[in-house]
Amino acid sequence: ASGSAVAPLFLLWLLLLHNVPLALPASPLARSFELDYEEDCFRKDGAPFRYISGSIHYARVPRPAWRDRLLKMYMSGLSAVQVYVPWNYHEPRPGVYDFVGNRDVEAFLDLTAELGLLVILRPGPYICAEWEMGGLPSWLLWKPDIVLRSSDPAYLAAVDSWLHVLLPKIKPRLYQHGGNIISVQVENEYGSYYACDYGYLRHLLGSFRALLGSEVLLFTTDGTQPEELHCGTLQGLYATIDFGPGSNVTEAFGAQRWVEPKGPLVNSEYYTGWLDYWGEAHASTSSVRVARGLENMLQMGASVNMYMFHGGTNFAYWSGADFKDQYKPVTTSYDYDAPLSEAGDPTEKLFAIRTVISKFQPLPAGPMPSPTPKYAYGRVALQKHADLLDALGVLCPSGPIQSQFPLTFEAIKQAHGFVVYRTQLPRDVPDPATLGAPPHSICDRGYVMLQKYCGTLERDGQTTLRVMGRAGDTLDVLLENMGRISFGANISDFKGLLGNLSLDSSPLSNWLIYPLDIDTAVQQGWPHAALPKPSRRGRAGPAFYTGTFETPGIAWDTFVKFPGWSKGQLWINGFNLGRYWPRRGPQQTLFVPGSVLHIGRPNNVTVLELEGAPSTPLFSCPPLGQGKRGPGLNSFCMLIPHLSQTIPGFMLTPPHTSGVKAPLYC
Ligand SMILES: CCCCNC(=S)N1C[C@H](O)[C@@H](O)[C@@H](O)[C@H]1CO
Repeated sequence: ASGSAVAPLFLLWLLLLHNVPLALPASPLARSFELDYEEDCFRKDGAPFRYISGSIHYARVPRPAWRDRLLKMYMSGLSAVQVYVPWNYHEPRPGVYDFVGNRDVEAFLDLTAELGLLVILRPGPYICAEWEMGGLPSWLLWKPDIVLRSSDPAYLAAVDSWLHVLLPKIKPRLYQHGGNIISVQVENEYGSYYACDYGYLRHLLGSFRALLGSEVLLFTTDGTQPEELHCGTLQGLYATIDFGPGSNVTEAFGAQRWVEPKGPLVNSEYYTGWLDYWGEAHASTSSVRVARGLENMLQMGASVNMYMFHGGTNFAYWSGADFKDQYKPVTTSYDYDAPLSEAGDPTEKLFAIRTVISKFQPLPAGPMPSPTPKYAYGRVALQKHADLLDALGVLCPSGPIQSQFPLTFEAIKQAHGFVVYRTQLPRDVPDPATLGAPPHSICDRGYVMLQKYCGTLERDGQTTLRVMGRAGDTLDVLLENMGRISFGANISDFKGLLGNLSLDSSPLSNWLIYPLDIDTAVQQGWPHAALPKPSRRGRAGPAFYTGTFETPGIAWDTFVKFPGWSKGQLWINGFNLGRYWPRRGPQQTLFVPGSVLHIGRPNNVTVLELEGAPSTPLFSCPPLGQGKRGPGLNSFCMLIPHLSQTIPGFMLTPPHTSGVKAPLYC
């Protein structure tokens, strides 16, 4: 029987005769991931399956660090990762798409597959995640009356256009097609949104089925309140829930059973920590509580995704906001008190979770990768380069827009960052007069200059200033967008001067409006490549500072501290590291991934300080502790040391200029 077709069959017969298990790889044709309503479980290739998953957002981690973070998640014992796709990260203008570099979602997904992780994908189109506008592109608001997250035809047209670009990238990576994506979420906590529009959910279900096929498991996620499950669930989408360690697990899953009497128990977002807002204490959740709740759920046989397992950073302008009685912008750090710190370092919370997981399934062999090395590059001296108002030619090359009254960011098609609104005083103001804005019309912060920096108008905060001047004096307001609301009914969060500024109740008119493109200028080498402009405004008010530093042959991660600085934006080598606001806190440092640093050539530091650079260092982080996170205002200083050594990062030191008193009025 040698050399004939009989031999393989003979061999197979022999193996089966001796009960040798045949672990034949399931061909893409036979691969399946489905719900079992009899046994109340998932089935993967026909076998009962429960996932233990963690959330990571590729948009919050530089691509060079993706492998490090995913490997640490795999070594923690996770079988899957949960991934949002932020629509606005990939479609910056209608019909303009960006999937390269840090935005290469396919490369990220392929890396998860390479590392043996399954994926639970959440492509939205709305995601929340405390991400700018919950992931929706702000250009949707170019149609001011659009009804987001609804059957509004204008909204659905943009959604379908986006899904027709994204989902074909996903389909070949579905588990049933040989990939590692086991399930796909439709929308996000739709039951928490006022619209409660089943037609919208049905439209999305139809689009997802048309573009992904009939096999993929589609699901929804909602809170456990009846009204949330009432409006967020739909026949044809498996309903899952989200809750944190403070909830009663039995009661919470009882809520899921209200909608899904049969099928697997699933907590799609088990909160390992929480987000931070500027001006509020750093949120933290005890490892013991997180581990205990996880163990309870795993003992019930539930599938669990931990939100977040690695939070990362809201680089550039990507942080979102919340609205609870007032506007609450989210910090640049999305550390989330997560098992992997913002810098990607394993914490004691990770090891506590890993211990729980080991009770239910074997951990991968081998050690947990160590924290990434960090380096203190020392103090960086900065020189004032120019007042922002003296750089409008570079920052707004197309020139200003003329308008009788102020226009919103959306009306002039500015998505993020900053816009200057300029007018002239219509009359002499020999005695202090009130410059004021209608309630909620400053979106979000207005830095007022009248010859010099007068002060800051703030959304849901200070909306008046006392000013003096002469007719014809130039009045400038630099408007900063601090991030669009990402959750709830107020996500149509228009930015800019939404109402008229008035002088003693007389509206100011005849405005020049300058949309600023600072990032393009900085990425093209400004201001380092330009000669400094002598300042006429001292050290208060919006101005650019520059400095350089060398790395000692390595480019390790670090953190930047801002001793005495107020609020602003930081770029290194053209990479926008995000907003700093040590004066408000709780975050006191900015994470700097080593991948943005140069070796063997100067690293260019560019700072836009909005309110006032220090004349001398007014602040320095307390001595860094070892391995613990400290609650309270300075906790972000304490985030650094999940390491054995104390690595404080480098300091930004100001030029030494004479101090000036802030004026009582301009
Ligand atoms: C202040 C957040 C209110 C709503 N968001 C909630 S509950 N969450 C659920 C939401 O699905 C997720 O994207 C995150 O936004 C998470 C909070 O981190």
